[in-house]
Amino acid sequence: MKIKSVRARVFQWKGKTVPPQGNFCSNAMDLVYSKTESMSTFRFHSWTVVEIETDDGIVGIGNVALAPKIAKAIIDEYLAPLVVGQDPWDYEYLWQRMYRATHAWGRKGVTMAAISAVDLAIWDILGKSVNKPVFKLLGGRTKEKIPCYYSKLYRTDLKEMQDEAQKFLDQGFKAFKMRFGYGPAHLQHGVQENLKSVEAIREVIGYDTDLMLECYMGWNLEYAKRMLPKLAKYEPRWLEEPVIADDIDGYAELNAMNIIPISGGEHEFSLYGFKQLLDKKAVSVVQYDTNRVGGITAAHKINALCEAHSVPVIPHAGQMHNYHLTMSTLASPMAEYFPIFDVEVGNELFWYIFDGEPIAENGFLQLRDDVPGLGLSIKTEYLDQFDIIE
Ligand SMILES: O=C(O)C(=O)C[C@@H](O)CO
Ligand SMILES: [Mg+2]
Repeated sequence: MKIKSVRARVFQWKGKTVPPQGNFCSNAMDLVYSKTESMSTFRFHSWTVVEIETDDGIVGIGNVALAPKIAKAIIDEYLAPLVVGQDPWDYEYLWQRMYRATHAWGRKGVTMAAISAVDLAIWDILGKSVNKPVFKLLGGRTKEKIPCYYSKLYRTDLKEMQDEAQKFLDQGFKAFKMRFGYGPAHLQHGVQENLKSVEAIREVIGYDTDLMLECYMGWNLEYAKRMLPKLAKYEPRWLEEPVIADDIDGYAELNAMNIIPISGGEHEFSLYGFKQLLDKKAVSVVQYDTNRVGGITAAHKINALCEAHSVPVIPHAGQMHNYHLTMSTLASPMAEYFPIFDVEVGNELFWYIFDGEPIAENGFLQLRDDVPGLGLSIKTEYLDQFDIIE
């Protein structure tokens, strides 16, 4: 079997979007003086879909959500010529070709995200070619079903947040992630607002459920050090990305305080990036995203690294490319789950692009044994709501 063609298309949403409400979510731009809306770097309303076809007619699908137009250009210009004509079963060889050919200017960020999309499509082909789901190629079913946590609860009106938490508690979720709306720029008022929001959610979900707290890199080390003791009484399972992704020593310092486990990795790339995080004991929970970190070829190795360090892997964002890895390793106890909503941040967009994503039931996800590959196909229902760039 040989790869015949690689097609990368950008799906740009032109349908209805919900503007972010209230303080919504702290993020790295909050600390920079700016006249533009800080949420603009945080929302993304397009996605790159990669289809790789083999000479025997199998089509594998991959995707990448970071900087979609740039990812497409990297795939078209640099990555496609490296894989066309090659055997997809040589996935490690192909991964190394892509990684090393772009190494001088790639390594992290959008280049690794582009490599991830190609690698995902290759693994989809492998599964389809032997009529098995990808998780069966990675070690198989280690769980009857995958526990997942509800991930939304952006910082809006507290009563609205409480209603949202109640609705999904009633649907059987036993773990929730909420977003902080305030950071260092909001001074002591923001500290109080952040605490009030956690209190409001705990009031609804109680203490029999897990609560995770998301900063999305919108704090700094000094602010995070002040917040940790104040948040401890709410018993969060983790505090996520309190500082920017490059401040690995900052993560390590916060994690060493041993007050709340620190999580991160959603903006880290490759096996080497995670080796650094683990060597420095910077995180207590690893949150790679397979469509950023280097695809399944890289994520499978990171799972092994985390297993050896006894650090759980709970990938960013959920979605099929991550669920297959979560299903096939004991290092991964749980998945993230973005619920189906109108398009807001952009996290929801995959529901509009793909068919085949499992829907959570009672706080669990299931992967089917009888669907080969990653299990996704392109949805036709919303195609007219996208501008598609070839
Ligand atoms: O789900 C997460 O962990 C994210 O960081 C998603 C992002 O959109 C912030 O909510
Ligand atoms: Mg996050």
